[in-house]
Amino acid sequence: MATNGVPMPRSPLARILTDKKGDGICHDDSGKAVRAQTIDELHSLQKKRSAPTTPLEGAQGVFATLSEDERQRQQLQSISASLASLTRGTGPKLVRGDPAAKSAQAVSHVAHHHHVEAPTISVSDSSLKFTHVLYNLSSAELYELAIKYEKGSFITSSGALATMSGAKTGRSPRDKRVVIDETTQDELWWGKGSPNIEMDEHTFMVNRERAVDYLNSLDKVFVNDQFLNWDPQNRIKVRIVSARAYHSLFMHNMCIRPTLEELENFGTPDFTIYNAGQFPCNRYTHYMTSSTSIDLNLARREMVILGTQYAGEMKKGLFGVMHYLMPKRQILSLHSGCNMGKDGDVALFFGLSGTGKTTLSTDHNRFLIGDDEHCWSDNGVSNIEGGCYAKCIDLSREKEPDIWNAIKFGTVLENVVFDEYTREVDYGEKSVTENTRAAYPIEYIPNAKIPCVAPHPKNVILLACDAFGVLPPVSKLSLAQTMYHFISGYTALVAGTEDGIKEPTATFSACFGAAFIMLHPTKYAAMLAEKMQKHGATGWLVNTGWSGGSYGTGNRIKLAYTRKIIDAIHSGSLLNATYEKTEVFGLEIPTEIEGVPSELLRPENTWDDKHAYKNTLSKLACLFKNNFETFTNYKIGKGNKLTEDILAAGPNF
Ligand SMILES: Nc1ncnc2c1ncn2[C@@H]1O[C@H](COP(=O)(O)OP(=O)(O)O)[C@@H](O)[C@H]1O
Ligand SMILES: C=C(OP(=O)(O)O)C(=O)O
Ligand SMILES: [Ca+2]
Ligand SMILES: [Mn+2]
Repeated sequence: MATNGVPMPRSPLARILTDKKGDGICHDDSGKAVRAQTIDELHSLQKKRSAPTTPLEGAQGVFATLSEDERQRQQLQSISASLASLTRGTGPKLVRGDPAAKSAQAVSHVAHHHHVEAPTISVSDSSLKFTHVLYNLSSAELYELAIKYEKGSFITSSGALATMSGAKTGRSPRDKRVVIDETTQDELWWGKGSPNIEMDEHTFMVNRERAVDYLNSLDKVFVNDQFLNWDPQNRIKVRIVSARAYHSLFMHNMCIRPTLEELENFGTPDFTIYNAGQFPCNRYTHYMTSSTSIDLNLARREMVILGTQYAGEMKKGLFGVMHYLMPKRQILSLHSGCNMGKDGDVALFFGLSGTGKTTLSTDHNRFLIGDDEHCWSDNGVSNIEGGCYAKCIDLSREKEPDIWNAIKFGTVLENVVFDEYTREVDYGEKSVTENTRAAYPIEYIPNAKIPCVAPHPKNVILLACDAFGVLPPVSKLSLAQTMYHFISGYTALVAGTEDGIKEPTATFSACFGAAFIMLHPTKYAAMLAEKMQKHGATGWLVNTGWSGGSYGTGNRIKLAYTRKIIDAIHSGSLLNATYEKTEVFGLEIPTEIEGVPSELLRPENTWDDKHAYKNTLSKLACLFKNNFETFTNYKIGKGNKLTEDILAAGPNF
């Protein structure tokens, strides 16, 4: 109430006791005050310092021998050597971390102390700038950098990182070059049918310099130090230098992730990739026929990528290297998936792109060893990689739940289309490419077996997606037939991974991976025959393609039926089924399989037009025969017996 316009002083409020030992109404749970002088300092508390960890073995490492400073110095020195311009004789000035990060002072401090001066012959501006190294970052860090710097990076509703690979959405096998020198000239497979198109050492160095200069011109480069091959005795150390968070996360997922301890003792890599994919090669350079070049130099243990950002190029490039290194150690490298039953029975799944290696090796009732690249040594099978690379076109939760569920935080999703608002992916959409892909660490598949090694295979399944619709859904093969079909490496796809192939066509690709093998196909075939014989493995040919007519008339065999067929192979029940022999190809086909309509097992039953069936069958047989012509002069294995048997195991007409 006011008197004479003067406000009355308010009566003082009674004091509330906040003593913890008080009445308990108002107890203090805020704990100790945060120790920070400024907001920046407060925010700096958000991030706890730790080295990269692997999800596979937990975070406990032994930090012993080297101080953190010394370790970082050695790392930068090694990376600087990797990125050295060989014409100027210097490596770049390197610092760690994101150039946009606040801690610029701390960074230049590191740089002054840790940059190793190399003798500079001629000085150019490029030697005056710093390049920031982002070394073995975590998935979360790579997400942040992708979203910050790379157009086309988004988080999808399931938490995956959607990204675009640019103009190239598949591999470019015609742009692959291999350095020919005194050693490789004799060792490698050159000429007709070979994937190895030659280039000389000098041209390689020109492209290498182009890639290294491009990478050094950037503010930041990504460096991944990782492993290939789960067989500890034959593990290869790889370094991937790249310009995009997308590429770094892709390789983080696809190669084996080192533990803290392993990273500390990483040392010098056995092989290095320089991925300057955003930058084209120079078409005036000798041997270059386009602005894309993927160059392999086995003597230098290096690969250079120019003019393509398709990440699969790195994974398959390293696979080529393994196809060279492993056979030298009497180990067979395989373009196959692999899984293992609860009783330890192992199956390999060979096949060209899109035939079902990833889909069928990912089997909810079996342990996944790997989906694409393996080694078969005297100790059994080992996966080369640490991740899977699944096709996503028409992916459905019902048909492929394990792959569907793997597309979550950490997974790279290439070239998919999604809803602008909900960020839900439309897996049916092909407007960017038919070759949409997901790359995820193998442990995202719940029944993956870690470490990814397994005993000797019991079944060797050759997958063909026959768009002609004449191959039976399943046939049991003799050893000679297995070799014949392995060397042929047939499929007929409707749309492909390899750039430019969009029409249904028959493809023959020796060893189901001619694009990756380095030696003559008969070398791998002889090793496979020897191993299958020694370990008593059975060969099977499974058509995951068409039935009831060719592409356009018939339909693709239902995945559910193919799974039933594969189940019968795994269980051993198919080995004891009743068989009949087909005409022309002479394939042994079962008359019955549980859960599969019997008429499906005999292709001619499913065709309305029997005449068309016979014609198509003859046509395919001719294609097989023509393709095999190039191999008739080669001997496989020791005696002549196997070679003769293999030649007789093809179609007869
Ligand atoms: N009967 C079938 N068997 C296997 N895959 C099938 C079948 N029908 C359709 N598909 C589809 O074919 C594709 C096979 O691709 P994928 O497993 O990635 O091949 P690869 O790993 O050999 O390149 C998948 O998209 C899968 O859903
Ligand atoms: C990545 C590839 O593998 P696949 O299609 O066999 O899964 C490829 O061939 O480019
Ligand atoms: Ca492939
Ligand atoms: Mn695959």
